[in-house]
Amino acid sequence: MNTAPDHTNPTQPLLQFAEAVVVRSGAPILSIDSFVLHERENIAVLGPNGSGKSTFIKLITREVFPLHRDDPPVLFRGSERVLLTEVKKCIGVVSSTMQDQITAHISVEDVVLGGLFGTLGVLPHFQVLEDSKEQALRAMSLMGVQDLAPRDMKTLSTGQARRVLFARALVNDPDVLVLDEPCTGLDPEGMFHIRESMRHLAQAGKSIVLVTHYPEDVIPEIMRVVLLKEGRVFADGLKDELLSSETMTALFEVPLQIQRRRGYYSLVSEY
Ligand SMILES: Nc1ncnc2c1ncn2[C@@H]1O[C@H](COP(=O)(O)OP(=O)(O)OP(=O)(O)O)[C@@H](O)[C@H]1O
Repeated sequence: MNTAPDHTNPTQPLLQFAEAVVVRSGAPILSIDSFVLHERENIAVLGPNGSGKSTFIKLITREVFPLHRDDPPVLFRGSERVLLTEVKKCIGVVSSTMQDQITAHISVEDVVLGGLFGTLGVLPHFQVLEDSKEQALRAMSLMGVQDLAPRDMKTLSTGQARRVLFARALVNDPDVLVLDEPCTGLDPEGMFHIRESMRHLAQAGKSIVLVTHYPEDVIPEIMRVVLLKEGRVFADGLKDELLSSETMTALFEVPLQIQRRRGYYSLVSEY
């Protein structure tokens, strides 16, 4: 098998999982029989708590590894072996838990620059070039947080901090944005702005991989949804078909109703 990455071949998917199984404490917590993500495709991964969404994302970002098989269970742009630096350059990640991981006093600019090194700040031995500072400024401007650059990250509101984390994910100008529950903890205004940002980024050509519990986060640009349940793919297909009251009720195992308005979906509990 040719394991050299091929960025020029448009027929090569960005990502392929085949019989990918992740085991923890002796038991499988995620088993994906087959999954393909094409370049510039937007998807939403939905599922109840504990269904395996974070593990699925970590398979994509190469933070967890599946059980070894002779046929590789994960291919990145057709390649089995890929450098972590290459993955980090291609994929920007935003997770609602990142903010909690910042325990020291770090400036907003340093948090954004950290995206260039795959860290949440700038370590003393990192060499920050003028170009890097310009990259950080561009990413901050894109998210409208450039005025916050000197501020201590710990002094920001949750909404401001989330936009800074988006800027951090964008600093490398990645092809793909993996957004792990990007609206968690935000008020309605914060959610609105994050959903609008997701729309702009998708329209600018970024591939969006969104993980969420809520159909409300599924922006109109996302056409495909992957539903996870108990560590397996429950369904994978068109949003219009799968975001139905019947399928959501079966996924979450409580009576739910889906409403659709102007390209957005919302979930209502039936009491
Ligand atoms: N180290 C571990 N040992 C045992 N079980 C684990 C371990 N890590 C994760 N799990 C289990 O794997 C399952 C999937 O976890 P994961 O965090 O991927 O789910 P999730 O869908 O992201 O959940 P949530 O929506 O609550 O964030 C859960 O049942 C979890 O308890």
